[in-house]
Amino acid sequence: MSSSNPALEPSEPPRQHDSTIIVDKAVSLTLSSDSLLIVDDRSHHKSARGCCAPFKSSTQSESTVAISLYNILDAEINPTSLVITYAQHSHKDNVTVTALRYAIGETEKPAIEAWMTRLLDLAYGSAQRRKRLKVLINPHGGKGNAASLYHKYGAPILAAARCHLDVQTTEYNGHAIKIAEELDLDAYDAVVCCSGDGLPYEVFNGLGKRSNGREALARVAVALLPCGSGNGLTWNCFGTGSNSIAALGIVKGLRTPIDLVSVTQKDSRTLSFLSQSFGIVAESDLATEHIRWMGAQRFTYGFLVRLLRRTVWPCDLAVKVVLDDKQAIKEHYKSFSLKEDEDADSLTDRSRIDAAHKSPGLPKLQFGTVQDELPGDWEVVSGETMGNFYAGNMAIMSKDANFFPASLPNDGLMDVVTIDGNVSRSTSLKMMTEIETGGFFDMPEVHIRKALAYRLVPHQKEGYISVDGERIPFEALQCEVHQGLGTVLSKSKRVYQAEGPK
Ligand SMILES: Nc1ncnc2c1ncn2[C@@H]1O[C@H](COP(=O)(O)OP(=O)(O)OP(=O)(O)O)[C@@H](O)[C@H]1O
Repeated sequence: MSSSNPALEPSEPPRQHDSTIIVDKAVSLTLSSDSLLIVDDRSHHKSARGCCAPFKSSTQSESTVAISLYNILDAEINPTSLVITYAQHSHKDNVTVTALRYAIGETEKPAIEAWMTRLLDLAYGSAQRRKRLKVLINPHGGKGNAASLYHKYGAPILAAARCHLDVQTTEYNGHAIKIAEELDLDAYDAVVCCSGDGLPYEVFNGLGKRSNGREALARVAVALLPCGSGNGLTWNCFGTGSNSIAALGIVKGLRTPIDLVSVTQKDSRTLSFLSQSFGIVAESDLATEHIRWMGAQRFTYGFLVRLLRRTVWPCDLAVKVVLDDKQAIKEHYKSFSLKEDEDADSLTDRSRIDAAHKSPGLPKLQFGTVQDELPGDWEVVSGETMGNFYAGNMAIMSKDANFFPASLPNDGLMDVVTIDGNVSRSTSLKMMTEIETGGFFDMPEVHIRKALAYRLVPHQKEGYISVDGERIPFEALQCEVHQGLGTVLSKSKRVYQAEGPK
């Protein structure tokens, strides 16, 4: 019978803790919940490692290094050594591949193998390893340097993580739609676009055009290695505009369902993943193509020019509103983003694919199209002096433009913002700065609704309507949201990498 006093227990032989192994005689490698701690007690440690690391403290004969498990890409045992590869921050906006090599003896191998399995389990969590990626490069995306950005920054990280890469350059406008439409769903886990947001827009639409569109959108994730000027998809999913950090995000990305919006005009139906705009934002984006050389600044420039003119864009607007009180929207955001029990989530891969098997095409339009009669319970919003109509599926539209802070990946709602065109210039300018500082949401001139659908009918003959940054015909449109129809790779399944409403 065992004693209740631990001091009187028969002592067990000392056992090396599972989390720690000793390699190269004097280097201890310890796993914590979020990092790999390396204590190197070799007098020759500097030349032996041949690298430096994010955090290091050292004395004459010992150095300690901590590497975030998120940054660990791979590990392997070859005949004489253990090799660990990770993405090391080389400066604020970049990570590069670095390898650690430690000599190991034959007898140590079984213990080291078990430790290595644990390292990779912790480093990847529920993220899929060695993803099979269809990489699409738009040679004309952004400033036209997508191929060199990919080969210099993205590819080395993906390769070091042993992703399977099948790279294709898009050859003409709309090519990505065709590629996605014909993609072998069994061969790829994700399509990675090296472009701006235009190529992901095409990929979602190509997947959606298939007879099994719903299944294709549930099975194949879409990701962006940022090579354009806005790169909204990367900012929302990984919180960065850096190509190499986004590549690490893709390696560690969780399959995340996202809401997609059906946009109908006359007889057409397209899918939008990011936003739809009419008024100042659409023009700032689309009417400034001629100053593309400015990069992201062209948007700000276009915005300011139109702001100073105080233009209005009259329209009829009706919205199927779910929440229109800012406090209620904040509470909705908070409760949704704090949900933890993923098993209770109805949007699991299994449930989405099962639903797709039952009904393989795109979901039916719950509210009909723009050609049908307007449903009686929609809120009619005065649009005579519309300055800015902006509907968002994701929070961040481009760097520092967290336009829809309350937007969530899969709450089944879109965020509709309207701003009157007659607000003073000084208030409009203040709005611009408040977007960056997070005060925009609470400004009284900014009307925000969480909605299921809306219809917008422009009054003028000519102008700009933008869907995910792409121009669509300037005519009546109706949009409705489909909960969790698409899939992205993302850091969090619950929230975008944006500051929520305060
Ligand atoms: N080889 C090609 N020749 C011409 N157009 C192409 C080619 N490949 C892709 N495209 C078109 O480029 C557009 C998308 O570009 P991309 O995704 O890079 O966004 P972007 O508009 O350049 O981004 P941003 O506005 O953020 O700079 C799509 O309309 C697509 O059809």
